[in-house]
Amino acid sequence: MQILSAEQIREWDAYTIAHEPVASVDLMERAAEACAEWIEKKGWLHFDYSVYCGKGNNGGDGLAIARMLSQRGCKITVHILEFGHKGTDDFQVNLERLHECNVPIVFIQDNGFHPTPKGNIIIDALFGSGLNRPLEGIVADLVDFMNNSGNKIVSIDIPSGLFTDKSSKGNTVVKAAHTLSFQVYKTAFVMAENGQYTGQIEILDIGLHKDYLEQHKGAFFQMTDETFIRSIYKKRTSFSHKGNFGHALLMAGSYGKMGAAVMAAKACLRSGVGLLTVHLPKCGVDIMQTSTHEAMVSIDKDEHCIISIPDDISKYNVIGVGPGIGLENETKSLLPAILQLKKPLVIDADALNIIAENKALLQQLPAQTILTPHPKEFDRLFGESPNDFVRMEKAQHAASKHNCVIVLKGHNTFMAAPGAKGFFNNTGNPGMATGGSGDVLTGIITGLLAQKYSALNAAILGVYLHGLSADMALQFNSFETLLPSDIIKYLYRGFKSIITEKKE
Ligand SMILES: NC(=O)C1=CN([C@@H]2O[C@H](COP(=O)(O)OP(=O)(O)OC[C@H]3O[C@@H](n4cnc5c(N)ncnc54)[C@H](OP(=O)(O)O)[C@@H]3O)[C@@H](O)[C@H]2O)[C@@H](O)CC1
Ligand SMILES: Nc1ncnc2c1ncn2[C@@H]1O[C@H](COP(=O)(O)OP(=O)(O)O)[C@@H](O)[C@H]1O
Ligand SMILES: [K+]
Repeated sequence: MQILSAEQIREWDAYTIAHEPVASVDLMERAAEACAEWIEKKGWLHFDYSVYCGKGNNGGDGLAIARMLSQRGCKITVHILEFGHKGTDDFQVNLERLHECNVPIVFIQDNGFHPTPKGNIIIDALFGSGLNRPLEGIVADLVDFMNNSGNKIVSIDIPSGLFTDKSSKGNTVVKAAHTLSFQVYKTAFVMAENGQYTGQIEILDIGLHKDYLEQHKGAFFQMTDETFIRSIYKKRTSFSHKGNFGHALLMAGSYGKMGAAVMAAKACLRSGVGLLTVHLPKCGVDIMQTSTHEAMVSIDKDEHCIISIPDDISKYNVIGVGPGIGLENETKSLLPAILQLKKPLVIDADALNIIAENKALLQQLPAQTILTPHPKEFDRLFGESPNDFVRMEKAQHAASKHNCVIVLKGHNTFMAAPGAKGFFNNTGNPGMATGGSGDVLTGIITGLLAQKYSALNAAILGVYLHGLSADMALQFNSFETLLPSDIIKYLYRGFKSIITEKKE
C-alpha cells in the first residue's frame, strides 16, 4: 500500500473527479457512506452521536455521515464551528441535505460548549487534510473539551489538529479511539510521536482512480504489505543445496552478552542461511556450541571480547556485526578493519555506537551496507532530531549520501535507500519491546543477505518477517510474555504465510 502526502491525496481526488468522472460532492458521499457502513458493521447503531464539524470538506463529510446515521435510526446532534465565513460548496450542499432530516444543529460561536451526553460517540470532522496551522483559541479549547469529555471519539480522515506531513509535536490534537481514513495511509499515521492521537486506523476504500497511482509510481512512500513482500520473496527449487544459500559470518557477543550472539545466530539460521560461522570471544565458545548446534564457531584471541578478524575471510559472503560486542577499546579499533573487508555488511548495536564515536568511518562503509539503528542509535550517528519527521528525512538523506540502507527501527520501522522514496513496515507489536529483539532482526537480515537478496530487499523482508513472526507468536503469548526467542520460534509461521498461496 502507498502512503501519500496531503498534496498527493488532493491531486488524486482531483484526478478521480476529472477522469472517472464523478462530482466532488458524490465522492464525499462515497466517503461518508464508507464511514457509516463501518459504524454499522461495528454494531454501533444503538449509540447516540455528537458530530463536530468544521466548514471545510472534512466538515462536509461529517454532515453527510450525520445524515446517513440519522437515516439508519441513530439519534444525532451536529455541532458546527462557526467562523463567520461560508463553508465549502460540498459542505453547503450537505448542510442543505441535513436540514431535510430534522437533525438538531448547534452553532459553536464561543467557549460555552454543550456538554456531550455520557455514552454518546463523538464524530470528529473539524479538520482533515486541509489543516494549515496549529489549532488555537476557541478551536483548541473545543478539542480539549472533546478529549476531556470521556466519550469515545471517531475521527474522520485524520484526528483534527494533526498535520498530515509534518510534526504536530506540542500542538492541540484530537485523541481518537478510531480514525477512519480514505483509500491510503497518511505519513502522519506511521510516526511514533502520533501514536497517542490516531487510535486504531481503518483505511476505507472510496474508489479513487487507480491510474493515478500507476502514473506516479515511485513518488510515494510504500507500506510493505503482503503483496509487495510476495513479489520480492525468492522461492526455493527442489534441487537447492546449502551452497545456494550463502555462508554468513556473525561477529557477535562478549563476556556477559553472549545471549545476543546466540539469538542473532539462531535467527540467522532460521532465516535460511546455508552455513553460519559465529566469530566470538573464547568465553562464548561453549555457550554457542551447546545452544546452537548448527553454527560453526571462529574463536577470537581474546577471552572476553572480539579483538580480531577470522583468518580466512574469503569463504564468507556476508558479515553481520554488532549484537553484544560491547565497547572495549580493542573492539572499537577493529571496526575500520571490518569495513575494509568490503563485504556485504549488516551493522547493528554497539558496532553502530562505535561508528557514532568516529563518524569518519561512515565514509568507509562498503556500498549497500545495511545499518539497523533504533532512534537513539540513529541520533548518535546523525545528530539529534526535534521530531520523527525530521529523523525520517535525515535517514533518507544519509542513505543517499553514504550509499547504504538504513533501517530506522520502531513500531513502523522506516527503511531508506538511495534512489527510493522509502518503505514503512506494518508488522510487529509492543511485545517486541524486550532487549534482544534487535539482535534477532540482525540475524534475520544477515541470513537473507547471505541468500543474495539485495540489501534493500533483505532489509524489507527481514523487518517484515521479524514483526510478522512476533505477531504470530501472540497466539500463545501476551505482549508481556513475548520474548525475542519466541520471534525466532515463530519465524516458520512468518515464512509460511508468505509462501502459502492465498485462497481467492
Ligand atoms: N473530493 C475530495 O477532495 C474529498 C475530500 N474529502 C474530505 O475533505 C477533507 C479536506 O477538506 P478541505 O481541503 O476542505 O480541508 P479541511 O480539512 O476540511 O479544512 C479546511 C478548513 O479548515 C480551516 N482551517 C485550517 N486550519 C485551521 C486551523 N488551525 N484553525 C482554524 N481553521 C483552520 C480552513 O480555513 P482558512 O485557512 O481558510 O481560515 C478551511 O476552512 C479531507 O480531510 C476529507 O475529510 C473526502 O470527502 C473525500 C473526497
Ligand atoms: N511496539 C512495537 N511495534 C513493532 N515493533 C517493535 C515494537 N517495539 C519494538 N519493536 C521492534 O523490536 C526491535 C527492537 O530493536 P532494538 O531496540 O535494537 O532492541 P535490542 O537492542 O534490545 O535488541 C526493532 O526491530 C523494533 O522495530
Ligand atoms: K477530522
